[in-house]
Amino acid sequence: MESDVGFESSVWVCRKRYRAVLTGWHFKWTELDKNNRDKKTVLVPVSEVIGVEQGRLQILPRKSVEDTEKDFTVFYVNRSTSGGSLWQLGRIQFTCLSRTLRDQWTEHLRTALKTHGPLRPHKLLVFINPFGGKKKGRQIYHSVVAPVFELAGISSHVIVTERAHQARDYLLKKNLTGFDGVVCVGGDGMFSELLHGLIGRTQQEAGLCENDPAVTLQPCPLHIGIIPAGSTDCVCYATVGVIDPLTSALHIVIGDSQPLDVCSVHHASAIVRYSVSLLGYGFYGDVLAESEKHRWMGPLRYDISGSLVYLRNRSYAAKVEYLPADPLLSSPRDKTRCLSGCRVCSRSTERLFPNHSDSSSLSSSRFSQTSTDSEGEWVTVEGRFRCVALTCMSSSCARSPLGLSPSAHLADGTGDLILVWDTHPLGFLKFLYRHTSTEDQFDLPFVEVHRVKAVRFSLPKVSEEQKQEEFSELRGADEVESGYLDNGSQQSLLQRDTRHQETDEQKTFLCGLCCNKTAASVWNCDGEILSFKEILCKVHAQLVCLYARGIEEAAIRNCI
Ligand SMILES: CCCCCCCCCCCCC/C=C/[C@@H](O)[C@H](COP(=O)(O)O)NC(=O)CCCCCCCCCCCCCCC
Ligand SMILES: Nc1ncnc2c1ncn2[C@@H]1O[C@H](COP(=O)(O)OP(=O)(O)O)[C@@H](O)[C@H]1O
Ligand SMILES: [Ca+2]
Repeated sequence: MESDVGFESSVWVCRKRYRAVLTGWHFKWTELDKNNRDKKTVLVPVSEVIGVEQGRLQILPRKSVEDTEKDFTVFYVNRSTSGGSLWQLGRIQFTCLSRTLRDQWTEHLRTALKTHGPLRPHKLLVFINPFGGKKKGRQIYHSVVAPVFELAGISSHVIVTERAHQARDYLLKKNLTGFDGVVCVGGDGMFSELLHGLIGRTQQEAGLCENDPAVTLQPCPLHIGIIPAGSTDCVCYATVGVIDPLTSALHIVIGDSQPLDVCSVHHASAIVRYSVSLLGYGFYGDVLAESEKHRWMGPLRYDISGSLVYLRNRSYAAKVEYLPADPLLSSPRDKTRCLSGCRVCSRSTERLFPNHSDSSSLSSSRFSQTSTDSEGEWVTVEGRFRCVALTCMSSSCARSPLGLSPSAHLADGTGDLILVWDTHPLGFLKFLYRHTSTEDQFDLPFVEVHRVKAVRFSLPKVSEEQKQEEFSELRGADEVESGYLDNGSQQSLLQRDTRHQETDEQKTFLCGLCCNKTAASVWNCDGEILSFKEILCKVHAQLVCLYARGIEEAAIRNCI
């Protein structure tokens, strides 16, 4: 029956009678008892309906089709009964009284999907890294993701990468007309390729210079989807709340939208890289450098390398300057969490982009960031650190379910700077261990955390006498490690070359490899080693947008 508000009729599911109702925003079906009284109702927002097909259809784990006359099948997002952020593909098969009624139902539902899913992608560019994580990228895509995309009517152009940086280069150079978004099947490294390709392409087209940290960069018009198939999968975990290819595919299909802050990393007036999850020096840099030697181990390489590096018990001298964010807006120790619909992020959107009406979408309209923020005062700290880390978001992952900075925000235009001063080995172990539980890793006397807009990092100057003294010590010692020496130069990100830079900095670094007092570490930038130590980092608010919605606090059940 058609009504002012929608469409409804009696339908049958497994010979039981139901009343199905489609209103403006919801599709619901209620089981009726013999006396026509309502029993259980299942309510699904139209925005979470994945597809509607005539007949009886199943797509997962295998496709089967039965072309019956009076039936139609509806697929929808079904939140897992075990709670959390895990989504499943719900499926319900209805039988109508007539074929005409069945046709009306499919037509009405499909029209509703078009009306309530303006951000649903129609055409996607998909990059699969066949070597990421446990090397299951291809299989995950074809068995889980492709059937869901097909059901939702999404056409996808799939590229299985043959080399590192292929996806980045494609996005920088090739024609992207017609694509609504780009998807990677892989880990954080693969996501980083899309990030660099899309940011670079967008700035090129806008005529903006990426090298200048003061430039307000243009947000990317294409959304990024991540199908997790890597080792850490931190960006996926922190924006979706779970590492599950089907959940991520469903977020992509319904066109969810989650803006993300991005940090640009500069050295000597040139852009070096962008980072979203972990820009870490000291422990995190050493773990990455060590883990590169054990790539064959897969995801386990980080745990083995973490233990080895922990046992080396190193600390590093550094000077860190930071530009604090407004402490009245939020704090990294306020015990809040950035969840779906986060108020801190929404308020930041209103403050940073006052002319923008729809905070959920970057792609629907290009808008510019206001730079009314006064710069504020830089703060300087200097000393020896176990590690220095900057993250634009919580960076939660399976290893650390609340993340590096549990109260960090995905889209507030700030990052959290974590300074772990030199301490005894057990103290540092306590700090690391607290990442695995709900205990506060910042509640330790040798740990500081600051919410910041920018960070400058430099190595304290080492005097000639000090170097000489340490080289003399070296001749007697046998402590040289060569693992860090093959870092390529990253003068310009877009024209990457692999020459070594012969600078004072490198001499200090070479000296640092040998001697404990002046030892230098390396920067881990989202899983990539940087060739430079002295860097300037600036957080750019909401530079990219993911097909995600942030972590849902509690599972919102469909049943009422
Ligand atoms: C004692 C247990 C200690 C657990 C410490 C957990 C700290 C976890 C912080 C995780 C932050 C993750 C940020 C994400 C970074 C990724 O972008 C990036 C690239 O990922 P991809 O390879 O998937 O592309 N991943 C990484 O750089 C990996 C970082 C690994 C962090 C350190 C892990 C340490 C684990 C073990 C320490 C053991 C000490 C034991 C002493 C006896
Ligand atoms: N075909 C390929 N061969 C080799 N390396 C690749 C290929 N495709 C992508 N890469 C690179 O592999 C790195 C790791 O990939 P990623 O998918 O993040 O897996 P993991 O999480 O296991 O590190 C990325 O930095 C990416 O540039
Ligand atoms: Ca942030």
